[in-house]
Amino acid sequence: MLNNLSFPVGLDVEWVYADRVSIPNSYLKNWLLDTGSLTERLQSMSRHFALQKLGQAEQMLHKCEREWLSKEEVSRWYVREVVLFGDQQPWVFARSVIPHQLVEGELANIGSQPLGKIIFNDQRFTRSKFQLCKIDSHQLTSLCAAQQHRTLWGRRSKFTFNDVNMLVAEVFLPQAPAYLTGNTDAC
Ligand SMILES: C=C(O[C@@H]1C=C(C(=O)O)C=C[C@H]1O)C(=O)O
Repeated sequence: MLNNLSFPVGLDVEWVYADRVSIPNSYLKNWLLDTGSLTERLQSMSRHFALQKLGQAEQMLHKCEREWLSKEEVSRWYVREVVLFGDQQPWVFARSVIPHQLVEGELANIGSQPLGKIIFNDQRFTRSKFQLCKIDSHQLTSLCAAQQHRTLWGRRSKFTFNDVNMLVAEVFLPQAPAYLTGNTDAC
């Protein structure tokens, strides 16, 4: 687990639709555009999977989040941030923006269970196309050690449930298996 992390960590970055991004290798592309549960894929690649919830509370949204949710009739938004671990290594930082209707409804009491456990087992949740981000690990200093300096890739999508939308953003941290093949810095 990671200690001394303040909530929210935040992820105020630039997002671009995946079909407008040059991804350096097919292995990373497969991870970024995988439409299945990321939790399940990480569980299949580790002997021990863990989720550390950094926090979940009503928060102000980033501009990059408000812009994608602009037409929503939602009065209160919750931000949920977690880190997903495989065999004690931090692999993914996830930040989700969830309307109060879902926090008080389908996602009530989710706690430290993975969101995917509910989302991918209820066909009423539909997923949008992916947007991608490419950031420097220095933008997530609380999650990345200085010696792990590298380009990090992330993805986000919009899940819709009965006309209510939520955003799920995931950044692959330096030790994530998504970087095991190909040099993502050469781009
Ligand atoms: C959406 C999924 O849920 C995962 C778990 C999350 C959470 O519990 O906050 C957030 C994003 C995902 O990494 C998934 O498994 O694909």
